Amino acid sequence: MTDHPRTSPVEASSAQPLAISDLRVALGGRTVVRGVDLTVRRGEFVVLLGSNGSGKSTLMRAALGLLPTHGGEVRLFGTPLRSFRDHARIGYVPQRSTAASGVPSTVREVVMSGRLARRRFVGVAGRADRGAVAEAISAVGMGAYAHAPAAELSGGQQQRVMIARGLVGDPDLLVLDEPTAGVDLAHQVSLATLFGQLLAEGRSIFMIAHELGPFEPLINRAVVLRDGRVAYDGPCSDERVGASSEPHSQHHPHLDEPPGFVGVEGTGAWPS
Ligand SMILES: Nc1ncnc2c1ncn2[C@@H]1O[C@H](COP(=O)(O)OP(=O)(O)OP(=O)(O)O)[C@@H](O)[C@H]1O
Repeated sequence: MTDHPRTSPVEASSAQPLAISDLRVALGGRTVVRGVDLTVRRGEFVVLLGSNGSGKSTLMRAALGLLPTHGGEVRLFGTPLRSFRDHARIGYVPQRSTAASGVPSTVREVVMSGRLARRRFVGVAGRADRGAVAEAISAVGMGAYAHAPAAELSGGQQQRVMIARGLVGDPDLLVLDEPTAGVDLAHQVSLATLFGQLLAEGRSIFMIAHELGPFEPLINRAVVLRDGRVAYDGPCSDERVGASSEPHSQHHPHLDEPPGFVGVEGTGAWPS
């Protein structure tokens, strides 16, 4: 990545939540993302589509600084990625397999871990933190399970807990990697309603999906990746979008994933 001067706070607050230009990423000596341009504007819902292995997760993780880049530029809220420190403005829901860690935690603890960037004092959860956690758990319909061990939940319930963890910091940009894998239709419909409220508040959503389902009416733009390149960027109504969204079959965890990789805060909160 090239160096850029820091953006002033005023510029940064009004800047686009995510601006990616000519991004290149290589993994294991192979170029996986090949010169991608992609922008998520304020209040926009952008969905990233493409077949298995097209580079979607790699692009998303590199855009958040979770993987090294090999060219191009990423700006978050106007600030170059390497100088970006305002992590509380971003809520990240990683792909389920990459979040596995085996740490035993209750639903409440998992969701509280998403609040760390907002906490003023490490180790002390204040009333606002506890309220935000309860609200996020309830927003994904998991209120009855707040004290349950997360490891004992179904896959779809665990996924909803991870969405609560992404929401709990009250982010301006919500970034989700296949958040609804395993989530039943009724809960997808509730999540779509919730996302509609976030968008109406001017928040932005960047989501990897294989099926658009109840989210489709909310989506401003679909970006289709093919072999690490943008093959389409435009409205969902285009036939190229239909051809790229398909039910996701068995997920294949990447064998050479770094062990213990868990996401933005590295909290290891996802139970196996
Ligand atoms: N750590 C890694 N080392 C080497 N290659 C990797 C690594 N992680 C992913 N890859 C490869 O990079 C390519 C893109 O993977 P990526 O996970 O970004 O695809 P994807 O579009 O998100 O796929 P899916 O829809 O299956 O989640 C694939 O060929 C994958 O095998």
